[in-house]
Amino acid sequence: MTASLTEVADKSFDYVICGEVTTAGLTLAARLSEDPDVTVLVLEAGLANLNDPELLRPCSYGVHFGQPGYTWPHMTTKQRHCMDLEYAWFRGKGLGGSSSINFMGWGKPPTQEIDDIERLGNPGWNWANYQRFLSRTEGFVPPTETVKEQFGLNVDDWKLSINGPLKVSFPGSMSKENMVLHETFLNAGIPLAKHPLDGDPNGAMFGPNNYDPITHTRSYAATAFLLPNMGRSNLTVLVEATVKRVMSDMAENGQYTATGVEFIYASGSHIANANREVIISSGALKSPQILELSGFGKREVLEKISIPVKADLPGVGENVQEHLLVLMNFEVKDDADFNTPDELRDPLLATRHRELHVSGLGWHTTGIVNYAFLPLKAISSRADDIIASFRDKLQKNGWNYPPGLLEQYRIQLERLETGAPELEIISYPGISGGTNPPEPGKRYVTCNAAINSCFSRGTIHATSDNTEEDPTFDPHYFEEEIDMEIVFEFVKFVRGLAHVTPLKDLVVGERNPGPDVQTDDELCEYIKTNLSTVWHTASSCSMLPREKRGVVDSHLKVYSTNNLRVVDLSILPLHVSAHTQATVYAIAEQAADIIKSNFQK
Ligand SMILES: Cc1cc2nc3c(=O)[nH]c(=O)nc-3n(C[C@H](O)[C@H](O)[C@H](O)COP(=O)(O)OP(=O)(O)OC[C@H]3O[C@@H](n4cnc5c(N)ncnc54)[C@H](O)[C@@H]3O)c2cc1C
Repeated sequence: MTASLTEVADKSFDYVICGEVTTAGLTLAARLSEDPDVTVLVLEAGLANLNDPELLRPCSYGVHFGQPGYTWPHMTTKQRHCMDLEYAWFRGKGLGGSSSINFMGWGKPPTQEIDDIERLGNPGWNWANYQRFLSRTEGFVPPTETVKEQFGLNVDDWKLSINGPLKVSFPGSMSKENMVLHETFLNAGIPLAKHPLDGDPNGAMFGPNNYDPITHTRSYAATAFLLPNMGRSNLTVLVEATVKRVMSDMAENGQYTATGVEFIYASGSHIANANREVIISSGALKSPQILELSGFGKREVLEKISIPVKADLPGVGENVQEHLLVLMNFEVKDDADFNTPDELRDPLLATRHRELHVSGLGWHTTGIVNYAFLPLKAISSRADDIIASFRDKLQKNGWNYPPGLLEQYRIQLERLETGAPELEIISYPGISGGTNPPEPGKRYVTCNAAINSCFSRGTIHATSDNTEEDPTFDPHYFEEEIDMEIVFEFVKFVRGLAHVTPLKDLVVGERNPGPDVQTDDELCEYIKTNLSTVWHTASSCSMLPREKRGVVDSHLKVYSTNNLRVVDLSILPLHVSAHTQATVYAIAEQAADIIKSNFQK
């Protein structure tokens, strides 16, 4: 049971976690409330949605989009370098945040990319700690010997923790179709990833999911961290409570001390007091807005919306980084022995598969498992020219970039130079979308091209003092031309997979982009009209030294404050080449450790 308003309004708690019943927030709440002597309040804007089969059922990609009970309907602003198009940036709303509706892939970045966080000025944020903290969350359930043998899974080498509460496993049904995709990658010259979840994801791999292999359901922040701890009398969770701002007073040391938060519940404004700390965990899209409405942000932004400036922090809502994906798929021959979930487009079969799921059978026991991570140099003869041209631009215009950004760019260029796997193919049986829609009765196979290291930097800023009004989400897609050059090269490479066996023998041809897309101009237009976020937006409250436009220090404390922290993906200073949920759990676990040790002194 979640709490009622009377249990929260005007009451005091040691820790108030805002906007979180997100991936990071619930993890943190569970860890802090392990100490029975402290009280923890979690305020979440969405519904509880606990034990809801619509969330628990795997292979339900995107079905929650547009449903206000499950997702925020965020949209970007018109993108100047993308034909003025706007893009959907849906996010999970409710207990568990985006972990309640995400696509369940479990992956980890390359070692060096986590070590780069420390290199940027954040002591303690390195690969050794990442692994140590994530091992508290991760509860890997190894596959059976048959599955190991069938798919060549050397999981014994993977160093995954088996003790954490979040179930990580291969889905109940791994099929021969998955093997076809994997073999196609290998035959295309992509090496086998030797340590896919142990710091070296370069190559083709089968990736596990946050999947409970006993119940065949989604394992996420709510099942792992909230449900097992609902009985704790020191943990209070209020849903449908939208945090507006953090209240703070100037302390004797000249810094601000957070005293509580103001939140909206049933159209009324209420207050919850914090004895020790306020922690903002509203995700990369909303955390900057809460900071700005609280008086912590870029002076011009705050003045425009008449918010008194407590601390001028020009990094709030800046340095926003994206993973981009281009939708690509092929049509399967009518007589091919290749099953796909395209049949779920038939309402009768969809009902049948929902029924089958209850018995641990059917499409809802599958997941996305086929990935390949590749360096630019492996897929394009133009790689050196692309890198040299951007390096040249930095030499000429470097002074033009905000403080700290050049250092990030140098690291990104170094990654491209040294063959870091910044490109990713996300592949699965079935169609994902594209200009040419699926035809009834046809089957498809998807090979989306994703770019995990973009140079363009976006912004997210509040445009009014109303917390229920979205801030402007402006990713500045393709503002840096190098991003389009890399995407373009990669899309051409992925198109070539249709000519590689065994995929070649199974498909009639390309469905998207499709045969009408031939010239470079046509391909660029296709890319812009079929571009998607990978839902991994990060870095809007970057953890960096203050002079490099940092928002939080390496203890995740907002600059100029004594006890206000941000704990979610917004603090990641430089994006990593991996799906992001594992990194969010690692951030939350490390944050819990930092906060606990702060009060043990
Ligand atoms: C569609 C989709 C698919 C994805 N697929 C994958 C995948 O397969 N693998 C992977 O690793 N990652 C995936 N991700 C990314 C991953 O799920 C996220 O990076 C991660 O969950 C983000 O966690 P977070 O804690 O930073 O934010 P979130 O989990 O987004 O949490 C933010 C929370 O804050 C709440 N909130 C916002 N504003 C307020 C407010 N003012 N007051 C109160 N509450 C507020 C929201 O309702 C939400 O619950 C996906 C994400 C999406 C959206």
